[in-house]
Amino acid sequence: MIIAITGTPGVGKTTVSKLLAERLGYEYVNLRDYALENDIGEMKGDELEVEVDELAYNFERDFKGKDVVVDGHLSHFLPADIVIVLRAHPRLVGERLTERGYSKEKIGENVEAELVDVILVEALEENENVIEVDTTGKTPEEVVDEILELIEKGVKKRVGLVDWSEVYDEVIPYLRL
Ligand SMILES: Nc1ncnc2c1ncn2[C@@H]1O[C@H](COP(=O)(O)OP(=O)(O)OP(=O)(O)O)[C@@H](O)[C@H]1O
Repeated sequence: MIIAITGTPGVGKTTVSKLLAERLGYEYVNLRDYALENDIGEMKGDELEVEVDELAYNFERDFKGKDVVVDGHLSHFLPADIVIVLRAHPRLVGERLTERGYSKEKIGENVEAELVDVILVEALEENENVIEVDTTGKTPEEVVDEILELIEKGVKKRVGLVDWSEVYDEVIPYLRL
């Protein structure tokens, strides 16, 4: 089974994906590393720009039928059996990306994306099986337990959990207004 873990940068995809892969005994794939290793896309400054169709085509050829957890903010464009969209309070996204030394522009862009559900909406356009998981206030282990329980129960779709419009006031300092 191909499990795609997606979400805004800083929500915790890498941490959760590695742990989930370990718990399931699945291969872990970082999508950015996969693209770089396979010469897919082009570096523009610090950013890797990829053609999602090319990425999906190559990924399907290499991983179809395998058990893999694929981690990346473009993983919902892959032919996955299930897409897990991790969510986190936009303030946490802002704090984590500030700690990583991202520019104000990049932090604002990502906090805004989390606030208005950009990745969730994209994922729903791409795949029928989308599960949203709110990581706020949970440990990575708790998030993985929640994902495993949903998969074991055969849940294929669960969305509409978070509404960050309620916390808009708390993240104004991060926004590009
Ligand atoms: N419940 C949680 N789930 C995942 N990460 C968490 C959680 N709580 C705290 N964290 C912390 O948040 C940070 C998330 O970083 P991580 O690199 O996993 O995010 P990411 O979404 O993969 O980011 P990027 O897309 O930029 O690589 C880590 O320092 C992790 O320890």
